[in-house]
Amino acid sequence: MTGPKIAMLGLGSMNGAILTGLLSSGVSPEQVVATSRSSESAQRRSQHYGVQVLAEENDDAANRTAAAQAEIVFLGVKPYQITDLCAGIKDALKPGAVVVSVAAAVTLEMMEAALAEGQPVIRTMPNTPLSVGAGVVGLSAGTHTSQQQVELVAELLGASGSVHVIPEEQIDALSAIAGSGPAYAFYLAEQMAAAGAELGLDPELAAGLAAETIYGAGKMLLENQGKADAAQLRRNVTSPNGTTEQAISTFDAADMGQTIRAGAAAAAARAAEITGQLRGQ
Ligand SMILES: NC(=O)c1ccc[n+]([C@@H]2O[C@H](COP(=O)([O-])OP(=O)(O)OC[C@H]3O[C@@H](n4cnc5c(N)ncnc54)[C@H](O)[C@@H]3O)[C@@H](O)[C@H]2O)c1
Ligand code: PRO
Repeated sequence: MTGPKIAMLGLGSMNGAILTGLLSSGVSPEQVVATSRSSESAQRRSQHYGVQVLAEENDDAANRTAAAQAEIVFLGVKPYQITDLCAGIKDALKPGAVVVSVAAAVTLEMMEAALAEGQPVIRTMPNTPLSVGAGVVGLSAGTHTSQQQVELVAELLGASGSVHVIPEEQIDALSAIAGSGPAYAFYLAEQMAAAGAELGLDPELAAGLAAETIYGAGKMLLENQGKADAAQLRRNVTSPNGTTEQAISTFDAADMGQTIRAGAAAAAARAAEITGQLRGQ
């Protein structure tokens, strides 16, 4: 085993996507110990990822046992479970281990208060495309986290996507665009596939066309950065008096742009609301 030992507490969708990215970027399975709630899911995930997965159902101390071994501890449970998990592993953690939360809405202050004084903490907002090497991560460091620890975590996650170190006040906004954003793109893909099927295409072909088109458009957006923005690339597809113009006019008439902005604003507002609830407000 080379590299730091990594614990992944709560191996669900998000920690699973991070783990897939880590393993494909060269982290060895021996470096990782994970936990899950049920023994059935622990067994299934252990087989899937090829890492050790301890089940909390079998052993109350599973999270503590995993955390005690690690230099980096990812917390991948639901927001309302994070501070209880912090309190549960508090005495087991190595003093220099860095605790990395992936949870929406849970602040650095909340985690620091639930952990031992001086424990390094990082709050992230990742997205699931980390699993295919094309993720986005927002990252904010806590009071006791060294620059070296920020760089270590950023380097690990950066092997499967882009990492943006931002002030914590901006995490909800980043979450509304990049954390939730894959769901917006999948929603668009669902509607494009349904439209293709309604227009007479085989549904499987229509779904494939939607996926390939969104992938191609995303690749063009990235490869044209600094040269042509999204609006320009859209105009390049939209011939005057042509077919695309009819589609875009229909979207504009329904104020789809405003709907998308309102959706993202609602996601950010919900994060702030959960933070308030967790503070007991
Ligand atoms: N899914 C996403 O796209 C996404 C993106 C960014 C952030 N997040 C954040 O990730 C966190 C997890 O979300 P998710 O979508 O992966 O949910 P999930 O339900 O898929 O994963 C949570 C996992 O934690 C396990 N778990 C629950 N209690 C446990 C315990 N006490 N000990 C060990 N494991 C336990 C569950 O069995 C489950 O596998 C949330 O806080 C969410 O805000 C999710
Ligand atoms: N998924 C989590 C949620 O929906 C956080 C961002 C993406 O709450």
